[in-house]
Amino acid sequence: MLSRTERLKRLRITLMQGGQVDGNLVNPQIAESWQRCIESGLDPRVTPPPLQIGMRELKQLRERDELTHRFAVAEMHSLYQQIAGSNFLIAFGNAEGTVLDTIADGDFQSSRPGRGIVPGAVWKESLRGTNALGTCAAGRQPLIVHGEEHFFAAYSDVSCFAAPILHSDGELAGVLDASSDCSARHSHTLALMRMAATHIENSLFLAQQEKHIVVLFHSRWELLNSVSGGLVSFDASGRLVAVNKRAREILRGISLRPGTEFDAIFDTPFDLALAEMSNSRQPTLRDGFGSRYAVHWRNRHSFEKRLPQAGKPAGADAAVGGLPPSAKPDFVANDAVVRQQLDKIARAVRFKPPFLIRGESGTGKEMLARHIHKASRRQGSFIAINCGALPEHLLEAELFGYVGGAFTGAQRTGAEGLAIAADRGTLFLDEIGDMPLSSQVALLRFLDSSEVRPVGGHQVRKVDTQIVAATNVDLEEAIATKRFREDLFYRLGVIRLELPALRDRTDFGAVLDSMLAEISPGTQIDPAAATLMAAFGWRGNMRELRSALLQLVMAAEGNRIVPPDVLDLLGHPGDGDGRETHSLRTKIGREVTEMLRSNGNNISLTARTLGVSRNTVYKYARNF
Ligand SMILES: Nc1ncnc2c1ncn2[C@@H]1O[C@H](COP(=O)(O)OP(=O)(O)OP(=O)(O)O)[C@@H](O)[C@H]1O
Repeated sequence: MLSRTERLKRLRITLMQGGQVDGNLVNPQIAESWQRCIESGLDPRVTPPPLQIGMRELKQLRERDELTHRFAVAEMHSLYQQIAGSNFLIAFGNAEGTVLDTIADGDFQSSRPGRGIVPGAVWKESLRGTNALGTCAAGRQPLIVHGEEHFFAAYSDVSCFAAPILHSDGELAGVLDASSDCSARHSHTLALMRMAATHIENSLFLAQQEKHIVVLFHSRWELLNSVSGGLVSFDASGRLVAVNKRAREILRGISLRPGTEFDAIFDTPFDLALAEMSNSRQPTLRDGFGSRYAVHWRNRHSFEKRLPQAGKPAGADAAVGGLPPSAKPDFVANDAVVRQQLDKIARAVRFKPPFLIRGESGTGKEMLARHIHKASRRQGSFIAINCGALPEHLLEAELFGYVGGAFTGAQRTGAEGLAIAADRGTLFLDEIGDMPLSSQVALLRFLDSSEVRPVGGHQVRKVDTQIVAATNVDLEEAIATKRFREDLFYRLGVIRLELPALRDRTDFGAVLDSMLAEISPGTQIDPAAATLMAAFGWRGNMRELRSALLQLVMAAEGNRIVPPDVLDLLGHPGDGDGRETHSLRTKIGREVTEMLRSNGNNISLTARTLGVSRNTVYKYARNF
């Protein structure tokens, strides 16, 4: 077995005789470099004379790379402290392999090879053959060039260690090199160079991203400020601007294209993360795969204006208003429970899990399903199907399509199902709790395979569909009574969302205002009338409220809904329709007695003002 020196000697002789580089004789990085040298027309028998640029040109090059040069010099001084006494010369070279600065320790600087590594010396690989500085600049990889590995035998008495300094976009900013006598064998020197180069890269990143919000993250608190921390920067609207090398390694598998939204990388909407950062002493973030990181945020000034302003109530509006545009709902969502559901959607949607929405009839389940479709930014359509409205064979035909003549009454040509229409879009399975059992089996098969097989057919087609199901049925009870398959429940309910009943929502006033503005933009509602309405039971939820408002708008005189209109429509206590709640009775009672008091206990006047009968006023006057 040949020693390394003998292998290199043999290879050099082959090259001198015009032969080819044998990659088996030498480390691949060196073999590639020697090959490039041959292709550049270098002759291993003719060592080129040293190349040196003038002072003026050197000054210009330093000015051109001013930022990198500044950070490199600072790092070289810190490296010098670490390797003092070990006879090394540290050089910073630009992307073209020209030395811009050096710092030396011991005798090496005054030795013959040391004298060749000075500011202005050109070590470009295509001119000076394989050398750490020039070859690192050519290949953008850290490398060691020991003695005879230099293309020209004249440099066989030097060993050099070089690491590239890269901008966040992968462009080469410069090279850090340590050279010494070839007898020096320092196993840690390359690691030291790489760390120093990463320090420079991070300093460059922070300087170049000073107008952006920078997130520094690491899985361990104590290493947050070390070179192994990841750096990502975002613009003020939460779109990705730049990523450092380490962040790319840590977040491997997550798309990091410029413009990617914050919440497509981390599992929290941008504004919520900013709010947490300002409220928490040790903020953390999870990435899309669930890994948690300690986080440090830089450049506060860029985003302070985005945080909820003082005086504005914390919560609802602030959080929803701060969601990225795609995650903002088109409906009122100031209630804390509704907001939680929106946050869940914002966090989960990019993973395409099936969503199961539960809530009483009319609570806005379909609206929420449409919101999921919008937040998913899918290109295809939103397709809704009512799973409780059709007998099983028609439901399956509707969902998966059918081939011609599959059943009586089927079109001769067959038809494509809604699952195909929802390809690349969203399939909304409404009233899933009422789906016939046999169709549940077919649905389960579809969910497991994403394959659509038309009724009566054999050919399957794969689709990419976001599934959202909704129901007002108590599914646990349906499972217990064998009306709903338990496996389907778990398959559909990967992300479970609950919509509160309207009577339990804390944002009734906002819902009322927005609905009224939509139905009749010019109509106002008296605050006392709105208070009366808020106390109503609303068994039919949003749908019932909408229909009540429509009737109130039509009944209102002078474009203003007043308490009597509400009392008339929603019924008087004791009328026996049993719709109003206890709290409604209390509120109406309070309204009537207050009016009575302000009218000097004049029952007729109060009855006239409120538009109710004298009897009603008597009843309230007695009870309150
Ligand atoms: N937050 C909201 N603000 C205003 N209107 C709303 C809101 N949520 C729902 N609505 C309206 O209420 C009505 C019922 O909504 P939707 O059909 O989404 O409810 P649902 O829960 O799916 O009903 P069902 O259970 O009967 O299928 C629709 O007219 C919708 O526009």
